[in-house]
Amino acid sequence: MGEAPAFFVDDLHKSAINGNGTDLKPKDSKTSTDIGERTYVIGGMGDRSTPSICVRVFDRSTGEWFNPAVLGTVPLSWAGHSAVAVSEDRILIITKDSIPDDCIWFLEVDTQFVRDQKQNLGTEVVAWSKGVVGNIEKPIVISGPSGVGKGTLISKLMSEFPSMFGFSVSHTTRAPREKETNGVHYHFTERSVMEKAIKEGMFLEFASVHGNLYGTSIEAVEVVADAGKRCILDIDVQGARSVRASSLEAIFIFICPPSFEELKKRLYARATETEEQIQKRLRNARTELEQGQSSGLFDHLLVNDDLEMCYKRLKNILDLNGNTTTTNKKAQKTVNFSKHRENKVFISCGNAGMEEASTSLYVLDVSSLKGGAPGRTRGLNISAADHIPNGYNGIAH
Ligand SMILES: Nc1nc2c(ncn2[C@@H]2O[C@H](COP(=O)(O)OP(=O)(O)O)[C@@H](O)[C@H]2O)c(=O)[nH]1
Ligand SMILES: Nc1ncnc2c1ncn2[C@@H]1O[C@H](COP(=O)(O)OP(=O)(O)O)[C@@H](O)[C@H]1O
Repeated sequence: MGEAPAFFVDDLHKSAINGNGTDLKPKDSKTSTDIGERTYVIGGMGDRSTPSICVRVFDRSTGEWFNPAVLGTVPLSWAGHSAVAVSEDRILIITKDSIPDDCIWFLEVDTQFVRDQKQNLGTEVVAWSKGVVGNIEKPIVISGPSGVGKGTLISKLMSEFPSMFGFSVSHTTRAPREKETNGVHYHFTERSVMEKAIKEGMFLEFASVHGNLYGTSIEAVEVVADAGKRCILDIDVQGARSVRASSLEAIFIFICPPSFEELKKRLYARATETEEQIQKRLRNARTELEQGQSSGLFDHLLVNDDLEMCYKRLKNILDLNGNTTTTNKKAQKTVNFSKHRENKVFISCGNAGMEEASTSLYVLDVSSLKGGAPGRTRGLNISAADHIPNGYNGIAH
């Protein structure tokens, strides 16, 4: 403890393009990047056949090293990397020898998610997030009391538009119902397993609902997005609040029953719960209805009286009847040019393994980044560049 990082100067050579970045041969295996008073040392561990990446931090104000909790999806294949700070809160990492789809990563060191997790876990935290080119359509969060018809509406949407929507399969500790399939309706999970996964930062949100634990894993949402589909989340009001506070931009829809009596009737008619469980769900429904209707959390409230009418209104909200659009596609075109310029990172890519070694130059625009840990960082914009203007960030790959 307290020892200065000895390998800074000798072992690391600075990026050829700009003093801020560091570039290493795979065997050197470590980079160091300064942000504020802290130096983030990112490097390899494990044996040669299964190298993995780890993070240590040197705090120059205290002269101490620490090992932060590392959350998020860690880069899988790792054979060296380059690193550059792109803002006060994140470091861009380009892994070497990876396929193009898997080479851009961010280590978040002071984003909102990292700050929240620091508080939750009571420890120092950093979080990985994979960079993905392009954006996704905003996921749709659907909440409402038990028995209101969320599942019925979602099933209708998924069967009418199978290639457009994908369901975020939650984890839950509750027992499966007769017609439910593991991995399709829920991932039915032991409480201890789920609690461990939550601690490891695998969940976007989780909540205790009707006495059981429910949660949306990061992967549940990302596999849908990776398949090019728009994600639908069926989660309770607490979960909706957590998603609102997260980096995931979504549309929030609350479904109300036409009356409390009708809700009760539907729950009894569904006949999937015991009398005691129905009573508990009805008690909780009163609070959920109050919160859902008054919190300002939801963008849309829909009363599910006549099913077909409600379904039609849901499709209107989602622009599936050719009406108002609520997707995020339109906003992306507004770019502030000067900010745009400041947020360019030049990447020099060498193809040493080819017959004739060559270097290509790319420019990565980080001004339009969206999302981030605990999910993916989206909106990367990469294009070929022919020269590097003075004063830009650079990174060699
Ligand atoms: N926060 C959160 N709530 C969830 C999740 N999955 C399901 N829920 C909610 O948990 C509650 C109970 O769900 P379930 O046991 O399937 O019963 P149902 O609502 O009567 O069909 C509902 O309000 C769901 O919206 C999740 O991943 N996170
Ligand atoms: N508009 C509606 N009118 C009458 N019954 C409905 C309506 N919507 C759903 N239902 C029925 O109510 C019950 C609860 O619906 P479900 O989709 O399981 O609710 P949730 O997923 O919100 O718990 C089901 O038996 C379903 O067929």
